[in-house]
Amino acid sequence: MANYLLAIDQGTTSSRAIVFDRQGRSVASGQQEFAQCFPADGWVEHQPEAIWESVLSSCRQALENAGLDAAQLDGVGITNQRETTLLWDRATGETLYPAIVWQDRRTIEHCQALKEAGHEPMLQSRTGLLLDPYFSATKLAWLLDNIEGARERAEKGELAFGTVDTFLIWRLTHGRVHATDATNASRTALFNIYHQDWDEELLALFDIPAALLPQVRDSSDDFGKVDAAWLGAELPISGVAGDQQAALIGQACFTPGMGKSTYGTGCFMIVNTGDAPSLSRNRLLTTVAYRLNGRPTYAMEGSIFVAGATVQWLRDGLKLFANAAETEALAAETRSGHSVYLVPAFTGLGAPHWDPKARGAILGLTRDTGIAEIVAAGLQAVCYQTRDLQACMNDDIQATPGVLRVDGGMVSNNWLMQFLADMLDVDVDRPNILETTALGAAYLAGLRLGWYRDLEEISRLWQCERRFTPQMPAQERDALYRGWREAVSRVRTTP
Ligand SMILES: Nc1ncnc2c1ncn2[C@@H]1O[C@H](COP(=O)(O)OP(=O)(O)O)[C@@H](O)[C@H]1O
Ligand SMILES: O=P(O)(O)OC[C@H](O)CO
Repeated sequence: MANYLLAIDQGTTSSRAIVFDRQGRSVASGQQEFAQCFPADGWVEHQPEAIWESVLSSCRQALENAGLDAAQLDGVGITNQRETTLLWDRATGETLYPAIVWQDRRTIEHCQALKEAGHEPMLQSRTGLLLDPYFSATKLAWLLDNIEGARERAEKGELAFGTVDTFLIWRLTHGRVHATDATNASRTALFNIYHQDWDEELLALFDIPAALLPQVRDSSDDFGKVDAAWLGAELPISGVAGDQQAALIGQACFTPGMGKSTYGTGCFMIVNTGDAPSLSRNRLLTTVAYRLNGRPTYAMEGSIFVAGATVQWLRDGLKLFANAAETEALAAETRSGHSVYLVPAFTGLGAPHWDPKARGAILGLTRDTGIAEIVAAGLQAVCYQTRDLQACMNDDIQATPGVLRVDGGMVSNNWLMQFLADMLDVDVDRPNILETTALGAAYLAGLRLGWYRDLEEISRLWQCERRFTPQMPAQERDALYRGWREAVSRVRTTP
């Protein structure tokens, strides 16, 4: 038995591949960015071939940097940007259209019409989700309605649908396996999270032929073998999960009430809720955290569409600084108690507002507002939004984490982490390994391959690098947060 696994992390802006050892240490990695396409207002697409090539080249890079041949690996785990929707020809493997990305808003009207027809409660009670363009169902319906002949060919069984995991599995196995895992399926709005199967009524609601759908497997399972043509040796694909669920696993949040928040381009807070799904009264999402040995574990999720993307906008749009890391020193320069709020509703507001038409704003400007205050407001917005989610989770499950585990590119910012601890009034733990998403995929593959006996063994590998403890007086915290809520109410288009 070898001592290494390859984890593929196919993200929204880049693909990464990391070689992990049995202790969950990253041995070497490869990464490749690819183009984002914005063909119309609110549309976001990826070229499927760009996704595929970036995955292959990052895997090859990782192996080369590790000085390993594929034959020296035990297997592969896959984690991926979720909801992003692809459609391809089963005979040729050619895609019929670019991937419609999770951020794409082209199906707002479709969602609105279904909402007005009263379908949201039924959808929520089966999928744990809401009627929003975010999820795959209306994206797939759009493809079937807008590509000539697609619906007819889909009905004849000639086409295959997949989220990015399924597309990669199909390609890596040369079309031998058409499968997804329960976490990815749970983001399509077509999957019944109680029955753990595709839901016929939902398929009828969105007019999706069942012949398109992949088989749903456990997150730690047999997903076929990577063909030797790709990496030089045949390798089993043994673990698959959507990237936010994979991060929950990489952060070893295995007991109810444990949670993590990932601060990358967007922010995703997920709390483990155990083996029974609880539905949110506050428009949060219920989702499959992982499914092992046929048994699903559920989670509650708050999704914020814009987190690090604000930092990118401040850097590239407003040109306030050259490097994201500079935001830490800039924010530290602000006078305390400044009252600038930046509401980053660039593409609408996600949880808990789900207001796709809201747009961003900077409020509370005074004559002495400078770059530092605007930058700080951009960082603080991420913390205020996390507090919005925390408040909803407290109400929904009375089990929000007493300690929040964090990861993602933004968490290297100490000022931000301190403000987060202050705003949430909980300890914020930053782990040693920040590549928790890829690590989660490696753990899932490792479980299947017998590297780990159980989740308990994996939890023992988690290590804290630094804990941020709340220091802000309660009165200051509450006053700041009141200001945020007021700012949000100014940009909302729905009550
Ligand atoms: N020191 C920092 N302070 C604040 N934001 C940062 C810092 N470093 C990186 N970022 C932001 O983090 C994001 C990158 O995080 P990453 O987890 O790589 O994102 P993704 O996986 O979504 O592409 C970018 O939006 C970047 O602007
Ligand atoms: O690729 P990321 O890290 O931006 O994650 C995207 C999420 O999976 C969308 O639901």
